[in-house]
Amino acid sequence: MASSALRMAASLPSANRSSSSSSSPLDHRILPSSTRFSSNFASTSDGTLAVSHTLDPASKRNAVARTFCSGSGTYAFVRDGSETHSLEKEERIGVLLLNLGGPETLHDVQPFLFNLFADPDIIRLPRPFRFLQRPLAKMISVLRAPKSKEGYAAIGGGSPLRKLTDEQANALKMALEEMNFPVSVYVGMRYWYPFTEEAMEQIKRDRITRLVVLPLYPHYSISTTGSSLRVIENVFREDSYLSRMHVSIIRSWYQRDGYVKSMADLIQKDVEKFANPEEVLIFFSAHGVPASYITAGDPYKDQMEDCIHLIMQELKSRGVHNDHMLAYQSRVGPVQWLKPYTDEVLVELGQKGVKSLLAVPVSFVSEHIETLEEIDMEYRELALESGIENWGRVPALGCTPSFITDLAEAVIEAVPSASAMTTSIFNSENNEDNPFNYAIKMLFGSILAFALLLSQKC
Ligand SMILES: C=CC1=C(C)c2cc3[nH]c(cc4nc(cc5[nH]c(cc1n2)c(C)c5CCC(=O)O)C(CCC(=O)O)=C4C)c(C)c3C=C
Ligand SMILES: [Fe+2]
Repeated sequence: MASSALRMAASLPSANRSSSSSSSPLDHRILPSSTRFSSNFASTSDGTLAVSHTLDPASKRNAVARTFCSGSGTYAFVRDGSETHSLEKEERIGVLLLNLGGPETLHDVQPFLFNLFADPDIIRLPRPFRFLQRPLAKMISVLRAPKSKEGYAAIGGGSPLRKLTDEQANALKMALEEMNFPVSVYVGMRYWYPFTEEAMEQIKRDRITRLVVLPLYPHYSISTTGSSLRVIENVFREDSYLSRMHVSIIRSWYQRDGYVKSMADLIQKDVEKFANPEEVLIFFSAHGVPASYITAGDPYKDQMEDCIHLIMQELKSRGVHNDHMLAYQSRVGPVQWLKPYTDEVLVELGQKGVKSLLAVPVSFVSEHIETLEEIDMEYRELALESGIENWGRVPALGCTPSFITDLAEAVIEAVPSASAMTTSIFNSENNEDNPFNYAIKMLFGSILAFALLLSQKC
């Protein structure tokens, strides 16, 4: 898939290949310091600096990392409790933001869909049939392209994802600079420019020594974060420089206080805009995955439910006691996806007499086709037709300052735990060692593929 994506990319002259949001490589020093930590450090024979910190127990939660300035530069940090980190004196720190990518023009839609359906984490064929992956992806993408193009045409002729992700990358870089923690931030998209492979090339050219991988998906799914990690793993495995790099992966972060509070802020603000705020149903709409993914061990559903619980708890602590619901949107093809389905629930709610509804997109942190077209146009119309009179939609987090600050803190916390690459760093949820999970994935992956191919809905 990695090479197919690049081949596809090579055939499209209009695309801009740049993947780094920073202009020059960095030359940092990581120096120990002490504030609320007791820190001991000593030079070692191999030129690294061994740092042993003990964290003040009172500040453990969400205070697991701190940055410090020193006369000659920057920083010391620590994770939980008492740990020893061996930090090189000269470090170049990079942050790789992973995202899905989206077609920038209508012309890009079919090749973008090809990349998506050629991904074995989206459609998984049994090994003897893997040779069919690309022809199948080609057929499905050609069949689906007209419907997808209509959607992208309705939001201005392309996906805003690249621009919005670049804005988040810049905001994150600035937030980290303000915390005296300068880094290079890179954007790596899974299915369109700038591809993850290109970002990795740039990271190598910049001689980054420590990398924090931060998927812009709050929740882990095999189909999103898992798929991007598989690409990175393949690139790392084949490159001697990269395979020695120290890497830390933030697999999911929906449970972070900063994210939960930022979501609660947006929801509370929009609930209060309604004429009768107390009667508003808070309606979380998450991107679905095929139900078979959950059977195969995808933690996405559990994480989503946990996330909604945390956000509602936060709202309750602020005196917001509205009813809420979670449903799943954006299913593709006729196989069963996570239920309940957003479109069906909206009709039922209208019929049951719900009058005011606030839609909250929750699986993704920037606006995209499924917020701008599916929710704002299709679902809004459906809800109003079904009897819901007052409709609202919470914006995606985008560059909300409290959210970006929290991402920056997550990065700082992750740096000390970076370690040299091993396969196990990547794919614990993806592993195919469990024959039961593997068999289920194979079976349902194939069913999804052929259902998509045969479906009129494509
Ligand atoms: C957490 C987010 C997402 C999950 C999980 C996810 C799974 C998933 N998606 C498809 C098929 C398609 N997704 C499409 C677009 C799309 N998907 C996400 C996010 C998740 N997908 C986003 C943010 C976007 C929009 C990108 C943009 O351009 O703005 C599309 C293309 C659009 C369309 O035709 O509807 C398809 C197709 C599957 C099959 C899947 C899980 C197996
Ligand atoms: Fe999707």
